[in-house]
Amino acid sequence: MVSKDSRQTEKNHHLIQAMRHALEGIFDVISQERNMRYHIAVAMIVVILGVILRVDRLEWLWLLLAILVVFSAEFLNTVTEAVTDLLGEHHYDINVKKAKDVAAGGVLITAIFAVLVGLIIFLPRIVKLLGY
Ligand SMILES: Nc1ncnc2c1ncn2[C@@H]1O[C@H](COP(=O)(O)OP(=O)(O)OP(=O)(O)O)[C@@H](O)[C@H]1O
Repeated sequence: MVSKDSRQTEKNHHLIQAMRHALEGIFDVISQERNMRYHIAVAMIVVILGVILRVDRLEWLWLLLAILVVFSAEFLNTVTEAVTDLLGEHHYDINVKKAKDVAAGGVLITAIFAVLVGLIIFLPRIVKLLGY
């Protein structure tokens, strides 16, 4: 998404402008990062499962937290890629490798956390539903 003031380099002048840029950032991550679209698809499946399997209020908080940390890590990963590509998109740089690998590691850790939360909440219900 390219706004009228997409070449702005000074600070935002008002809240609406700041919000618009924040929304542009969200739209960019969703439209340009395939992994973000996977995360959104999984989050939607989790929410549908949560409704079908009637998870309770506390479990919803854990599920929403898990979704939020994965999304946040993917946003930071995207920031890291954009900034490091400024330094060395077309040539090998050990610091670019480190930054990208660490950011990707952060996404992996949060994804593992989310899978564990999902298993802890959904597995007992699914096992019960299957009659074991
Ligand atoms: N300029 C570079 N210098 C050194 N290593 C790089 C560089 N660019 C990429 N790499 C290495 O290649 C890996 C993949 O880079 P890439 O930019 O595709 O990140 P990615 O996390 O796979 O991207 P995406 O999240 O979009 O799938 C990085 O984790 C890093 O190890």
